[in-house]
Amino acid sequence: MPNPDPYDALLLLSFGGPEKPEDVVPFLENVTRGRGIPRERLEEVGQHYFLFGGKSPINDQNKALIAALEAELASAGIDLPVYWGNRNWEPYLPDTVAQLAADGRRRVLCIATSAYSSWSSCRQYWDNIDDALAALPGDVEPPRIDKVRAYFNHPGFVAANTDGVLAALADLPEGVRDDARLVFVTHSIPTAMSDSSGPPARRAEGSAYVGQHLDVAATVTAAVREATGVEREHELVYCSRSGSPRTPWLEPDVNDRLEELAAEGVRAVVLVPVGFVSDHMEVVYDLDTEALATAAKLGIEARRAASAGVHPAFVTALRELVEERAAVERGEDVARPALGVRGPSHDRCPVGCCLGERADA
Ligand SMILES: CC1=C(CCC(=O)O)c2cc3nc(cc4[nH]c(cc5[nH]c(cc1n2)c(C)c5CCC(=O)O)c(CCC(=O)O)c4C)C(CCC(=O)O)=C3C
Ligand SMILES: [Fe+2]
Repeated sequence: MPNPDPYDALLLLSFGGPEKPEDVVPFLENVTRGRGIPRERLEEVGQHYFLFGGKSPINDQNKALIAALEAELASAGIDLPVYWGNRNWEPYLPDTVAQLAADGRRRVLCIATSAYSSWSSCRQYWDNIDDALAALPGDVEPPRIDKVRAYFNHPGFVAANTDGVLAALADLPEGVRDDARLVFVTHSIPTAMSDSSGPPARRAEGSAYVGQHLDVAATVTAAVREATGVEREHELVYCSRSGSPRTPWLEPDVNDRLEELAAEGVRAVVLVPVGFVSDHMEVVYDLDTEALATAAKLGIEARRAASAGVHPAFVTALRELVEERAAVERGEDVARPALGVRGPSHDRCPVGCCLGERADA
């Protein structure tokens, strides 16, 4: 029987999103509190949500992921309850952490819906955990919370993304399929945040955030080549730039890059949202609505690959990451599968990792 000891609960930690039009403005206020995002940008992003009826897809996707994970755990004989908390919308993480404590949970393993290292995608979730623990009443014993390693290069995450690319390629017209460029897309972040991503000891290798994406993009491209027998070019671009126009963010933007690719004579692309764990708002607006329209305008045949979502290989990967971390915490030697060149990520973020001021737990 797989052994989840020392854990007595799992916590899915995510971003959260609005459920209805009245939620959109308060949600955006939660996201941007103290972050200096210009008013115009907020109004623009609000419109993206209103275009979809004021409802983000992310909460339903997290509910589906929890259901799939519960089924996966049950079929593996692992008896761990799955709790859910968000940074920016209900169920809010502090309420979930209060519930964990009230239920007597002592050791909690957190899975964040983000596969990469950076302040936004890793450390900020740690800050949310710390804040939630600090908000517990003084007479409540806080549970200890760990977080699974960055899983961008876990074979199951790679397999899910590879399947997404293969399905998108199959949907392209035959005449352009073999020439299709694989355009991997992730969330842009400020270059300063990118430069400070990952552990200080690996900073000489460059940005962990960018390096991790380039690594998984190369791995997926190689797997697609293996499956199709066709060598295709690939690259990494960015979407969803926010902040002040004066602050440098990672580039190129997917739309700008599509213009260049059209000028270079590229006739087909697959957009691979490898930076995102599910098809949430950035994917359905920034890619499906905006970037696909850009491609159509330019005469490029474009398809968007599915993100990992509830792909069985990804759900299995999460269960394996839980078993792996439990074994690590028990002091056992355990395989830590990782594809590509970077190796498995650290389990505990050291001081200075993604600008964090403290080491984990
Ligand atoms: C790296 C990264 C991820 C991936 C990792 C992860 O998933 O955590 C991510 C995910 C998400 N970001 C999301 C939404 C938003 N992000 C914003 C703003 C920002 N994101 C940033 C980075 C990231 N964001 C940054 C550096 C900012 C600037 C403000 C700041 O420095 O914090 C804003 C403000 C308006 C705007 O300017 O866009 C919104 C509304 C949603 C929900 C989608 C849905 O509803 O389906 C999700 C999953
Ligand atoms: Fe974001």
